[in-house]
Amino acid sequence: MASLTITPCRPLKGTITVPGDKSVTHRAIILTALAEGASTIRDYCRGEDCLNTMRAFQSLGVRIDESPQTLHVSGKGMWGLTEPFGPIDCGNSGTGIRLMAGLLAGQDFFTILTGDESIRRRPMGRVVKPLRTMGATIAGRKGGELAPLAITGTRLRGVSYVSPVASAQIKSSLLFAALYADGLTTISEPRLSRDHTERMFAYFGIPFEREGCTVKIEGRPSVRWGGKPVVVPGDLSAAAFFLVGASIVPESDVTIRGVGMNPTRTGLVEVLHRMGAQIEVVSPREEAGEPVADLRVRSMPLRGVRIGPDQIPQTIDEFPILCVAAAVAEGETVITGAEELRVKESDRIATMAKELRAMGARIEERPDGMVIQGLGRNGSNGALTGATCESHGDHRVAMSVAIGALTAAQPTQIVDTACIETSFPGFEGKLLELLTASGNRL
Ligand SMILES: O=C(O)C1=C[C@@H](OP(=O)(O)O)[C@@H](O)[C@H](O)C1
Ligand SMILES: C=C(OP(=O)(O)O)C(=O)O
Repeated sequence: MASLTITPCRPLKGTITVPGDKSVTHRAIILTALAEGASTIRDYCRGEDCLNTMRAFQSLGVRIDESPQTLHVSGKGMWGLTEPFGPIDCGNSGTGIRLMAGLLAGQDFFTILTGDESIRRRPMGRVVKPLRTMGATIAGRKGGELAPLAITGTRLRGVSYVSPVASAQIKSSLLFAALYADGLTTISEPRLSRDHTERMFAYFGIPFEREGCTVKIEGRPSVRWGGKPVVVPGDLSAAAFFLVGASIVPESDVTIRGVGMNPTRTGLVEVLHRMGAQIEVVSPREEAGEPVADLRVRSMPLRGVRIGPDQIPQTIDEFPILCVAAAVAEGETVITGAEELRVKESDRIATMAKELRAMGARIEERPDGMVIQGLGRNGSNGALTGATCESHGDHRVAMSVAIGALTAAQPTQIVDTACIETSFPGFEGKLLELLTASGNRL
């Protein structure tokens, strides 16, 4: 089993890029596959989640040629997908399976969507139920609550759906179904979740309306969209590990080039600023409808903060690494309204509390978040204690523990780290690059 050993070392120095944004890559593959003609997707995420979505579309009859930097997609148009020969394996990807469930519900063929052990434990009812109100025929374990999902494509009808959860996966699943439905679909959510689907619809010229947390889309649009070049911004959720790492390891100075700064994703930068971090946003620009900037981060002692329900959606994937920042900060951090963390690749409240406690952190679990009593050792040697930790098969837990381990006085071994490939192939190499720039080793 793959493992990673982190030998306490410091500081982090240098300039790096991070993999392309995972959320944007999923959507780029879907929309270029449905476009009429050829597209390129440059700087895409080569994490396993996105490669599984790429393979899914290949099995749906779309030609996609890959090179390390660019995907060349020969789009087949909105009605050009064909029935796959076997089940589609979405691997570890909640985004992949939920977005594809919506898209495939309105096709005129049958598909089975499945994934790894973690994906088969995650809730699918949140998309299956509203899709059924649109007329979708979806069967699954526990009445459709759990994958595998068997989808018999049918003609859908538009609905008005008020989601109880702020979730871009629910919203996007319904948006893809709505494209194939008769009439108007209206989707409302309690808070604005990431809006990459809407931005990419706009980029490809697919009409929809948005007002606050409500999106409206008329199905079966008469417009046909052609292929386009898409440039994927660097993933802020991957940059997050180095933003926190460089903040908490003394004398660090790191620049990360070309990071996506979509305001529905930048909660971590705002929270770190409130904690006292020194992060400069340099050269803001836009690529394929997404804001992008370079981020320079220098170490700074952090203090605890309160993070409430309003900040959860735009920070959702960054809680594991935020727990690390809070664990070494001065004072208390209180996170509330974050119960969604319990249904990610692992129960991230439980797994982060367990692993960071093993490293000496003081964390109290709550049903919807946690209270972290910072060790107040940010900026000094040996904040956390080296330990043997587990990833729980969760890429973000594995990388967060690795960053926390940089502040420990002893080496830390993280067991079962193959999952890092899910979103961040080359993570270890990037970390090493920043450490060797200052004469350190892993
Ligand atoms: O739509 C997306 O690309 C994503 C949405 C989020 O999930 P939810 O929509 O379930 O919150 C996030 O956690 C996930 O990593 C990616
Ligand atoms: C939750 C995540 O992804 P997904 O839901 O797509 O598996 C993540 O990457 O942190």
